[in-house]
Amino acid sequence: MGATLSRLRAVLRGSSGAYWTLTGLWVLLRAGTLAVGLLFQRLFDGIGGGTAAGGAGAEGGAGTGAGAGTGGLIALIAWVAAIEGARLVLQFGVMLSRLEPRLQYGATAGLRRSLLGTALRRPDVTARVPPGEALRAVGEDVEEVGFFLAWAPTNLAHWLFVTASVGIMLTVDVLVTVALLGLLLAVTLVTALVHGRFLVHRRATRTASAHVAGALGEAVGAVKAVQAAAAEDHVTAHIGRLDEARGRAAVREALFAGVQRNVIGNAAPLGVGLVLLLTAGRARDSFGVGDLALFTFYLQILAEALASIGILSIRLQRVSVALERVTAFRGAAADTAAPPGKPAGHRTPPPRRDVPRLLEVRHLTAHHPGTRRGVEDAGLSVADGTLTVVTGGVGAGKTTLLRAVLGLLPARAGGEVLWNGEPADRAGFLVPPRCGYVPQAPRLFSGSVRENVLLGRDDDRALAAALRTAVLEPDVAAMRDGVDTVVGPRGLRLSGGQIQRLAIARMLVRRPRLMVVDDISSALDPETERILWGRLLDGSSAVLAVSHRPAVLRAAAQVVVVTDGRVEATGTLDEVLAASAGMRGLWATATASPRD
Ligand SMILES: Nc1ncnc2c1ncn2[C@@H]1O[C@H](COP(=O)(O)OP(=O)(O)OP(=O)(O)O)[C@@H](O)[C@H]1O
Repeated sequence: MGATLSRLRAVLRGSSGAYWTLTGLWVLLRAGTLAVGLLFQRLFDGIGGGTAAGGAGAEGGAGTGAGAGTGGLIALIAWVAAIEGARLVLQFGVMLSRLEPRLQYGATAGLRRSLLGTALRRPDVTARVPPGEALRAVGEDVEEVGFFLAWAPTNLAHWLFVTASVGIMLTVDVLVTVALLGLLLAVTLVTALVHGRFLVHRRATRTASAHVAGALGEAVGAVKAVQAAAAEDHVTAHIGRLDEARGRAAVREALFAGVQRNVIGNAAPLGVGLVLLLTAGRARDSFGVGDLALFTFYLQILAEALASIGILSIRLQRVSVALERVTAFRGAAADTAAPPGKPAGHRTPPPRRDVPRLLEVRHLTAHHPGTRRGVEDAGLSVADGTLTVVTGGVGAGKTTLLRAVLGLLPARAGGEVLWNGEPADRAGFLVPPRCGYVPQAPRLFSGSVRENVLLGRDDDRALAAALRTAVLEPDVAAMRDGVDTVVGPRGLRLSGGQIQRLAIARMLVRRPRLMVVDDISSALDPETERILWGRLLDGSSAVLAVSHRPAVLRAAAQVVVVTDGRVEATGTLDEVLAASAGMRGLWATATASPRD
């Protein structure tokens, strides 16, 4: 509980003024409700001729209501109208339309920004936290926290209103008040139970909806594969089953939401019935029409306030679980934020200052999460302005090595990645302008070519230069809207080669000192590839590339041969050919290909 409150305080930082203003306004609003109840009591006593002889409120009513005559009654009505008018303006014009949304969406936006910032600064976090959990923390959990922060300010007002209104009602009639409290507490209990079930079903509906959306997304994304496998019926039936499950979950959610609404909504009429039943013989005697008006008016808000208090513990439980997950997500990032440490008892030689190395990797071990597969004790170095090519057989671990070097895979303590001889905090370090990375299957956004290359920058000259170097200029010139052509979801309207060159242009625009490219040859025709390499290798940046193309291997200052997740040989092409039988086999295959 203490941890939850301090986490909530941390989320509120920056908007605590709005929070306490809202709390104060809710208290003011409920004080107005109390006052209107008392005014109603006097008004109706006045209209009824001040017949109530019961509690203190009724006695007061006789003095100012019945005794005041028509002028007094009009004054009372004017007071009620003024208070209710002010309440409407305050509640709808300020609280519900401004303060609550500012609190809720301000907190969710702030929390989401900080979580996304963490994930983007520490991409290795995504490797540690399963994608489902990460999405839940950034989506549902953040929303739960935002909702709670906007809802919580009503609670203090509810408690104060319940205490004060019950106190006033007790002074009118103890028996009726106690009986009403009994009824309302039963309603509160039922509401709490129903609310708990409603939340369970709401979560089930969301999960089921996510499954349907996911399946639809996959089916649309893999239309060709589905057609090729003649699996249309199977996929349709699968989505149909998921849709039915969502339908069932949604019906249960709606049912419990309806029951909850009805239980709270019927509490007040039930209460009025109970009051009438208990005071039937005593009306106009000890329980006057003014008292009935007071009880009736308070009952509605009392039922809502008690129901809200009833669900407080459930809401608190949920928000504390949500905050725990959000904190765990952040914690995973913090755990990996420290630069890679040294293994116990392992002494790393000092960086060699004699040979200027832009990047130096030593004893790097990294596995794919939950597996023993990855790279073991790998080492490599890249000199400024030169080409280093990582090569090896299919599945040898080339991509894994690049990802481990870039810090995109959680590495075991003990490895070292040095940038200009200094330790690099890898995940947040090897990014532009130091380092750019084009993976084997680059991701594009559904915006235009310009947006995908510039990603928020405003530099048309850099855009034109990058498109030229990436050999994308002729393609863009042939597009209907040029650089403003929209590439479609994930670049679906572009060919594989265009996607790769667009990703290269995105990297070039940031002018990194080291360009890391993973097998960009696969989707390019030989001529385009030749021109592209010619431009990339102009000596202005160092390049670390995965490739098995003879032309690229010949151009390399250094070749790193990877076998079974280990660096088997490093050196010039001639040196690795002499040192590694595996490399000789790969070379023979590559040079036998008609393309080379
Ligand atoms: N996300 C992953 N989770 C678990 N294992 C993985 C994952 N990605 C790759 N692997 C495994 O790690 C090993 C190395 O894969 P990697 O993709 O690094 O090889 P590669 O040499 O780049 O292959 P290719 O030539 O096909 O591009 C393989 O056994 C592969 O199955």
